[in-house]
Amino acid sequence: MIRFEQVVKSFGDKNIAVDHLDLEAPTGQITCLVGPSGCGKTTTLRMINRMIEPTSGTITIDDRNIADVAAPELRRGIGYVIQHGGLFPHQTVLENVGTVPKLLGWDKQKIRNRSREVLELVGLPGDFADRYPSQLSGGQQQRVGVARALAADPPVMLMDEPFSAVDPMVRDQLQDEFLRLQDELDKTIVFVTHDIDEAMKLGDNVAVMRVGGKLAQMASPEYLLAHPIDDFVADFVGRDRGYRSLSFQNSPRFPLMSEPTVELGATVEQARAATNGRWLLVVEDGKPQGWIEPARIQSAIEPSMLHRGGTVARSGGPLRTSLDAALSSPSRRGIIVDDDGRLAGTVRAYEVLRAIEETDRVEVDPDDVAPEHANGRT
Ligand SMILES: Nc1ncnc2c1ncn2[C@@H]1O[C@H](COP(=O)(O)OP(=O)(O)OP(=O)(O)O)[C@@H](O)[C@H]1O
Repeated sequence: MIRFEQVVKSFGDKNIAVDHLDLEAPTGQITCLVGPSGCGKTTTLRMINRMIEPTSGTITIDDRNIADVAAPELRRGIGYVIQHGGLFPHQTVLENVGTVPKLLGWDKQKIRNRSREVLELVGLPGDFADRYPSQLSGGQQQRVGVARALAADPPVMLMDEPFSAVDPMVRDQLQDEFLRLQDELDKTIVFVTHDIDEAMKLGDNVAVMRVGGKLAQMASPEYLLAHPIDDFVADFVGRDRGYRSLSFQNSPRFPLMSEPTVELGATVEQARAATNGRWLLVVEDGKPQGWIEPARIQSAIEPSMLHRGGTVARSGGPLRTSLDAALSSPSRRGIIVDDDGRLAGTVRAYEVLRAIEETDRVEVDPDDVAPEHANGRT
C-alpha cells in the first residue's frame, strides 16, 4: 500500500502543486489519478519515487517512510513509464529494456534472457530486440517503455500518461493488454491520466483531483459514477454517467429470442426461405457476421453485402454492451454471443431496460460525503 498523509508540495511561496493530500493506493491494484491540466497529478506521482521531494507530509510504501530510503534503493522497487516510452534513442530495444537490470549488476546473459522475456510479455516478439526506438511505431515504443519498467520485476509501477500519445485504436488495444498483464502480475500501480474514460476503464480506484492539488474524491469507478461528491466531480465523470455506469453492472441471463439465421455463401432462395422479417442475420460456423435485407439479395451472400454497424454483446457481459447491441442493431434485435463468439440469441432494448430497472444502484457510503458537499450531489 502506498499512503500519502497530508502531503504538500509547493514550488515557491504561491505555487502550491499538491495541497494536503491524503491518498491510499492499495497493493496489487491500479489507482488512477485524474483531473484537469495542472492539478498536480504528475507532481504527486513523482513524489512516490522521490524525483520530487514533498514540502511537508509523509509518503509510505508498505508502512516504510520513503524519506528514510535512499532514492536509488527506492527506485529499484519502482518501475516508471512515461509518455512516448521515454526510450534512449541510441540504444536498441533490448538495451533499453535491460537498463535497470544492468544498473543492478545482473550478468549479461541474465539481462538478455529477462529482457527478451518481458518483451514477449508485452507482445513484442524476438525480432524487435535489435531495432532502435525510431524504427518502432508509437504503440510499440510504449510497449517497450512498459517492458523496461517491468524488467527488474518491481512491485510498484508509476505510469504517467503512458498511452496518451497514440491514436485511439492503438490506445484501446494497449489498455486491454495492460489489463491482461496486470491480471497476471498484480503490481501496485499508480497511473496518471487526464482522460476520465481511461481512468474508469483501468482503475480499481480513481482519485479525481482539482486544480490547486486537492483531492476531490477517490472511489471505485462504479461508485464515482453513481455518487459524485459534488458538481466538479459530476462534470468531470461526464454528463452521460448514468449510461456509463452500466459498464460496471453485468447483464442477467436474458430470455433470448432464437434468431433465424442463414450461412455466409447461402443462395438467394435459401436466404428468402430463412427470413420472417426485414433483416436476416448471417452467420459463419455459428458466429454472427452481420445483417442483410433479404429483399436486396440478388446473388449468393458475400461479406461485402453485410451490414456490420451493429455491436455484439457477450452473454452475461456488462449491461452497457447488451443495451448497445440492441440500440446499434439495424433490426433492433441485439446480438448476444457465448464465450466462443457463437450466437446465443438476440435481445430487445426493452428487455435490457427491464433488467436495468431491476438492478440495484450502488449504495452510498455515508462516510464518503463531506457535509459541505452534501447539497452538491445529484
Ligand atoms: N518544477 C516546477 N516548478 C514550478 N512549478 C511547477 C513545477 N512542476 C510543476 N509545477 C506546477 O505545479 C502544478 C501542478 O503540475 P503537474 O505537472 O503536477 O500537473 P498535472 O496535473 O500533471 O498537469 P498535466 O495534466 O498538464 O500534465 C502546475 O501549476 C505546475 O505549473
